[in-house]
Amino acid sequence: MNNSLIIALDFPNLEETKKFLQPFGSEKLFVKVGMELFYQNGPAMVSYLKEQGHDVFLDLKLHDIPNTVKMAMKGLASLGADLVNVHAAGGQKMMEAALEGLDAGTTGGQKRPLCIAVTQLTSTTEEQMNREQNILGSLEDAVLHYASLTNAAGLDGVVCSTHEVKRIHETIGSQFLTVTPGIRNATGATHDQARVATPALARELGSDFIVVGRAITKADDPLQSYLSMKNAWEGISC
Ligand SMILES: O=c1ccn([C@@H]2O[C@H](COP(=O)(O)O)[C@@H](O)[C@H]2O)c(=O)[nH]1
Repeated sequence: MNNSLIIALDFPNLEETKKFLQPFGSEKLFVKVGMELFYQNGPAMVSYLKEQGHDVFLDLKLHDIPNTVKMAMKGLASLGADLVNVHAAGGQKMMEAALEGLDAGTTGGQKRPLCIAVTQLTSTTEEQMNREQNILGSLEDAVLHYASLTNAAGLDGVVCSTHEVKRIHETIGSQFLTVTPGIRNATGATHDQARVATPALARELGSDFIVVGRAITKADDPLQSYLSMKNAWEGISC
């Protein structure tokens, strides 16, 4: 992988995305294409980013019956993304089907994309989870339960918040990937995120990848913001 700081390219179209990437020059990035961009520009977006030498996390969070997820993943595997995901709430059979689809769609000398599962969205609080999803107990326990289910299904890791990483690694093992959105500067706005952390805290708690969107894409100087977050994440003091 180029980089373990993933920039969330939450833009409406290819034009805006290119405008954002222009100041980064030849820097090889790890970028995330989510629903906003994919639903507008689809597979062409992934091909374009791969042609530029970037690693791509295709964050479509699949959640459907096993056969539908399997066939969708078979198609997505051919796009060349490096990382894809599903919702762990879809269940173990659905996650196993996702892997079967990826294996079936990975052809020639291609490498199967890594596949991870969303545990509890980083915008969810414990109180909200208890009340709205009727999952009682602590949010950390619920995340750990989904992480264990994801591991049992054979996936490569999970999306969680930085605050659950330590327990996941202690319980499942350090090889199990933790990809953590909700990353902010200490003084940055949290927006709609509930479980946030700075890049330095994510490093301290052992996140494998951090996902940063608005703290970079909406900054006055996105390149500067990226470089300062990357330094904090890599433990380089300026
Ligand atoms: O639990 C999750 C899963 C995915 N995301 C995605 O990450 C980025 C975060 O963007 P910010 O602007 O840094 O808040 C966004 O694309 C989400 O869809 C997440 O935040 N939490």
